Amino acid sequence: MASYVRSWLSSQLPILSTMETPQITESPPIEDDDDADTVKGEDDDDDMPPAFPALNSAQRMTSGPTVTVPRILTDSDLMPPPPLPSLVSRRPGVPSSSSSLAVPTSLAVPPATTKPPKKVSRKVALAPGHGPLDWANLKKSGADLRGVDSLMRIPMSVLKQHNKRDDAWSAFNGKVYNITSYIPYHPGGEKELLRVAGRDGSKLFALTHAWVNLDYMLDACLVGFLVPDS
Ligand code: HEM
Repeated sequence: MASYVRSWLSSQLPILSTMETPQITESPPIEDDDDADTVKGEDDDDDMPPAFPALNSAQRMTSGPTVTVPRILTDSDLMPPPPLPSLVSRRPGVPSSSSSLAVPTSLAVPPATTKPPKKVSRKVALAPGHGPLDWANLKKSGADLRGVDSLMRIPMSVLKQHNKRDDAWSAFNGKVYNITSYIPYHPGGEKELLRVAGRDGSKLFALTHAWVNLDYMLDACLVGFLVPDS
């Protein structure tokens, strides 16, 4: 493409070099004729258009007398291309750190891990109708989930008696909840939750999932507050 343009420009050079600035000839001054009705040139058949740009225009003042033709650069005038990299020393794969082509450590792709994730979910498949939303709906339904008329002061000896699947109380951070109705809704499974039935489950809960908002999830199951045995 470049060579084509170059050869075309070369072919135009003779034409361009022969071009000269058009000679501007001043039209003869208009004679002040006494006869105002006479139209100048009516009889002369003078169809010459007026000079453009005007003879005294700034454009004429600034334009040079000759047309400058840009010089066509030959291949030897141009900057030479960079040398080709030696293909002999090239190896497939990631360049080594000693190579100048090595990717900086900060930009390198982190190494892929083949180790399985350490933490495996211990969540269980809940029975149909026992998902988190079902539990939220049960709480809202107004069903009695406490099993007691009013909040009580509960000593440890009393808490211990409620350790069955169908009557399970558990203490978390000083609050005692009747967890019986929550058991089938627990994502970690019934077995895990029953470990804290009749006991203080604060430590086990914190170790398993401290991020779970227990107070909100079990607010409808609160039965009282843990007090020391008298
Ligand atoms: C009554 C109090 C408890 C509530 C309200 C509760 C609530 C939950 C919730 C919401 C999850 C799902 C967490 C998630 O999606 O990341 C869960 C998972 C679990 N819970 Fe509980 N939990 C309670 C007590 C316990 C206790 C005392 C234990 C252990 C003895 C336990 C063991 C587990 C386990 C093992 C999981 C599965 C964690 C996993 O994803 O691997 N939970 N629990």
